[in-house]
Amino acid sequence: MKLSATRVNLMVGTKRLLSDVSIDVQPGKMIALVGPNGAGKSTLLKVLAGEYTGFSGELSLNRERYHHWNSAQRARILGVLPQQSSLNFPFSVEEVVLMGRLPHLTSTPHNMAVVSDVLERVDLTHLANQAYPSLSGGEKQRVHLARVLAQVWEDTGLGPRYFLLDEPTSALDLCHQHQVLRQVKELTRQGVGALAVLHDLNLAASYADELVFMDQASVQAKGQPQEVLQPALLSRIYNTVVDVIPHPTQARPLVIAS
Ligand SMILES: Nc1ncnc2c1ncn2[C@@H]1O[C@H](COP(=O)(O)OP(=O)(O)OP(=O)(O)O)[C@@H](O)[C@H]1O
Repeated sequence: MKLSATRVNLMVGTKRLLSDVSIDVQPGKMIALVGPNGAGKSTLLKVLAGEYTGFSGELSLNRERYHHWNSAQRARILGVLPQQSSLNFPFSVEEVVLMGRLPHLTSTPHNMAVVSDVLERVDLTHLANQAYPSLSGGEKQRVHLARVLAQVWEDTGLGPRYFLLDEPTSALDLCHQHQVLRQVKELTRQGVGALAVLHDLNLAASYADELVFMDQASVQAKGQPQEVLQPALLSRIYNTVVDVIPHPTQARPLVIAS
């Protein structure tokens, strides 16, 4: 069981967006998808989310061809947080998160209990009744993450569940970056598979089981953080001098760019 893309190639017009890209998102594992701006990370995430047609290669979800699943079934096992979510209507925080429950035919009391649970996990309980448009940028980002958590909160009998998160921590302060990734990690311990696009390599090294490096539309390296976070690779990919030293207190590398 896994969510996987195999040898995916995607052209838009004359531009190659993905070149022979393969990735496996395994239940119980967290992958950080990293690499410079324009590398193709969001494009790969959109392919895995079913947003693109017209690519070559294979997509599969829990041992079935991806298109075996209808969109209602897929929505119960695959939660997607895009890089940007626009919403201007004055729904309350609670109502926005409740939208994550739409694919489920479960009772209102159960759905409200899930909403309450996820709001607590992203530290938004105190804002549950506030109008979404009046929130700060980081609060809005946490609302959308809570909505996606609510969407794939429980096992629905369709096999392992997956998260695809595009830069889930980009607007978050230091404390909430860690809080949010701890929640994602906690769900992977319960068997969910997660793929998160991250720019902060140290956050990625702290939480991810595997790093997948993309550059110029293709996968350049993949493996455990200590395997792939090598100064030569990073300096080449990011075109800047990068050092990697042992972290002073944790068993992981520390990346320092200059
Ligand atoms: N629909 C499209 N038509 C043409 N070019 C596109 C299209 N979508 C993406 N691109 C281009 O493909 C490249 C990869 O874009 P993508 O959004 O996947 O990058 P990314 O790795 O997520 O970057 P970032 O870290 O900046 O978010 C970029 O150069 C982008 O301009």
